[in-house]
Amino acid sequence: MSLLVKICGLNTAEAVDAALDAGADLIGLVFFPKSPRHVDLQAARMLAARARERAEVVALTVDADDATLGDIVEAVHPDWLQLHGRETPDRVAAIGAVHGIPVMKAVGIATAEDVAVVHSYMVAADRLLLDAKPPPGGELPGGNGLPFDWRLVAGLDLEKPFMLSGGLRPENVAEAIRLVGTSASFAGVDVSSGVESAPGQKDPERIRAFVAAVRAADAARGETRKGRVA
Ligand SMILES: O=C(O)c1ccccc1NCC(=O)[C@H](O)[C@H](O)COP(=O)(O)O
Repeated sequence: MSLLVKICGLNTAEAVDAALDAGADLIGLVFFPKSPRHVDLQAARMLAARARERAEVVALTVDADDATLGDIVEAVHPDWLQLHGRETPDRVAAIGAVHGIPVMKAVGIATAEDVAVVHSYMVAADRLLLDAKPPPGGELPGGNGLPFDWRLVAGLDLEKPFMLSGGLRPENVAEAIRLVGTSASFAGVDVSSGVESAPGQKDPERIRAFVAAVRAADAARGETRKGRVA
């Protein structure tokens, strides 16, 4: 299975088109008013319609209540809900049950203890997003352009698929993929700041370069996997 590429924080039609044309598998829409990538329901509906049939649409929220999630689901019809706050495993399970949409839970990783936390979401979440933790006092729970030590999740094999995120860029994503490795549950990579020219402004050239770098690194990873089987 090829690694998936998610381009997150798309807020214009041009940015969505750039991600789709580059071959992104998922696009992320951020519903968090403090973010430079925040989209309102009207803009999100338009952007999601543009992506439909070409990529999966991920609606990202932070500790949203059911009414807010319901409004997003009704207006945008996302394929995924990404939960990027302090949602507990019970809350993640309840959101999945109430809204009937697969849920991707983001978990911030800075230490081996954080990797242990990931296991507590294995029943409730459909997919995990392993991201860097925000800087102390930071306003945004994600989208900070900061990597974590990828060696903490090298070779990680989970019962649910996981995506890698945090500070990825066209220049470093191949190294991240090489380090995290060939585990079957490593499903893809996610990027936001690393394909921007300024906070909230996606750069089509960097989006293309990112997707191309992932595809090349994934092909090399496929060769490594074959070599291990042979
Ligand atoms: O991107 C945001 O502004 C954002 C705001 C609030 C919560 C999460 C947010 N982004 C989460 C993402 O999915 C990012 O793609 C992920 O954290 C990686 O970001 P980056 O390190 O900037 O590539």
